[in-house]
Amino acid sequence: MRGVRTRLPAMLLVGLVLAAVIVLVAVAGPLLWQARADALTGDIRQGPSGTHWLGTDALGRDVFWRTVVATRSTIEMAVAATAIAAALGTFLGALIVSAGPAARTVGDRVIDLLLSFPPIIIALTFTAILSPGRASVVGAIGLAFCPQFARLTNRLALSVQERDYVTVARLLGVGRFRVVTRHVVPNIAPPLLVLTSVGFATSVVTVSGLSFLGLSVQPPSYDWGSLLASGLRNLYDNPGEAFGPAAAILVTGLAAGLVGDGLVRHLDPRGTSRPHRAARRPADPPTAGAASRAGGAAPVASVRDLSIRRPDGRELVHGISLTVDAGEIVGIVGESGSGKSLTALALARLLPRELEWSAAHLSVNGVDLADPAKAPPARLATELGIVFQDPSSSFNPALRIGTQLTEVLRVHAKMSRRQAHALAVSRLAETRVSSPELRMRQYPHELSGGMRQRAMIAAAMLPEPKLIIADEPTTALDVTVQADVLRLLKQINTTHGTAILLISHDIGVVSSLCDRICVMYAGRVVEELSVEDLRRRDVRHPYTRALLAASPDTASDQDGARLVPLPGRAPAAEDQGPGCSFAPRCPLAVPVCTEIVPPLVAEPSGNAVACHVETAAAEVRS
Ligand SMILES: Nc1ncnc2c1ncn2[C@@H]1O[C@H](COP(=O)(O)OP(=O)(O)OP(=O)(O)O)[C@@H](O)[C@H]1O
Repeated sequence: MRGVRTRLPAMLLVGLVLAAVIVLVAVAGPLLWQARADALTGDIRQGPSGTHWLGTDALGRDVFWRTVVATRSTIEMAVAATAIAAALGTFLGALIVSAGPAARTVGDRVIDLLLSFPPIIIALTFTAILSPGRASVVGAIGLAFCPQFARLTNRLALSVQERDYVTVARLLGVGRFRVVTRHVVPNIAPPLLVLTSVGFATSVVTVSGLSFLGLSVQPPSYDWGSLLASGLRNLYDNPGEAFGPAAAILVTGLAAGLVGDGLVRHLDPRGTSRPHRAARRPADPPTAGAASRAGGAAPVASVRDLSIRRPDGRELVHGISLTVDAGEIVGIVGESGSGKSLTALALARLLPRELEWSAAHLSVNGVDLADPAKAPPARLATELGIVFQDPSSSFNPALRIGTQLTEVLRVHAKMSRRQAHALAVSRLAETRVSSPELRMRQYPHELSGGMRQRAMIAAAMLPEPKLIIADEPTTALDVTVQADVLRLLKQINTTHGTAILLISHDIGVVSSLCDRICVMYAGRVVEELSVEDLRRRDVRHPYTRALLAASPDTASDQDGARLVPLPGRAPAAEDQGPGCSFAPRCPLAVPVCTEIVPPLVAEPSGNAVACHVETAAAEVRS
């Protein structure tokens, strides 16, 4: 059992004791006290006394024992109704999440519509249609409450599915069912548990309400609702007759609430949070079992003519091409929305389902990604590691670090638990995560942000991939930790020969780490150049120049240079005109720039630029 505290919180303890008493009474009541409850004493409508603690009803039957015996009927119906609502609602919610966009929209609207009616109205309508009785009340309440479960499951599953750790699991080729059971369910279980407890409490009230109206159990059977109805008729003769079932309903609802809330606090590993320890200076890494730098001429990643489109046909990425050679660090840099992440996601075959893509060629280490038959997820998982921007969402918060690190080795490398553990510990040590054995037992929230990101890099390194895609790996980190993470990536590249595709909006970051840089703007590569040229500020495209001038790292390289912000913003897909997308912000733009998209022209140096003005100037120079 994960993350369970040994001491139960007082609230949960009280709830459990109350629930246990109610269950015991429900089970034992009809067996032990049915005769007492049904006995006609002859003392009609008596008030509370030593003999009859809650008095007697119109036929002289003891109200206390009737309330006790009625517990089973009420609880049985409430449990059955809650189970139907939870099972059906969760199933429907999951179905809607996994459906296509059109079916999802229809499903969402239907749930919205059902949620706009109070559940009691829906339950009343169904009961009226189905004719009064226990079964119809249970079915009606189950149906009435299932939209609430469907909505919660839908919302929670959607948010969890967008988390980086689910994306990583998909990259690792973890099957759909395993993703749901390991990553989605544990993270949506606590809120569903609360809703189940609230749903049960509400079911008790609704079951009793429908019974009160005479739509549920029929005489001679009885439950708390029917007892309450007869009690209210005799309120002035014996208030105890109404008080008994009313108190029973109240206490049961209270117990359900306490148990649900208490369980959530108790089971949620984040609830065990201790104050974060300050990130300790990482220990020196042990000498890595260094693999020699990979060689060979074939690129590790190759993208040719990649286009990515929205469902409405608008292009987000326009036929870009790039390669990453073995052991090389290539940076993709550009402002937000330039298509960097989509390009990287296409390489990992993790593009959102609604986007369409096409490419003349797309491969990682020879694995043809355009052909799913030739690129099974398990194969891709060992060729490619991925590190996301936000270390807090990269790990599943409900699982220990060790469980998550060893999963890939056990699933893909078929390693034993012990072997996988040993390798994961050594990778954590290599990525300078202090006390790796302890970290393996901890939950993600117990690690500092920088340590989590180093652990994520360790996770990406586990299957010894040929390529790591690092998508803004330092953006969410403190400045002090950023340099540390960049150094770590460089170290991995040097010792393992792992190629790295680094995505960043910060030209200073890419110039400090990369060998080659692709500058992207509005879904196109506008310049490709070596880091030496970038550091010398020997750049061609006005956009690259503008990025350099706007970056504190690169602008200050030049004596006397001042930061020059780049005015305006990159156009959205629907605002792009027929020519160069940068033309409206470009100080060099000439009429042709607004009419024709400039092609990416290779230069003898190996660099390339997509700019009419620069290409014309180069022709004049030569
Ligand atoms: N699922 C999607 N549906 C529609 N448009 C999308 C989707 N994902 C991304 N886009 C759009 O595609 C364009 C490129 O997005 P992308 O995330 O690749 O940019 P980016 O350069 O990585 O920017 P950032 O640094 O902000 O992540 C943006 O305009 C974005 O709004």
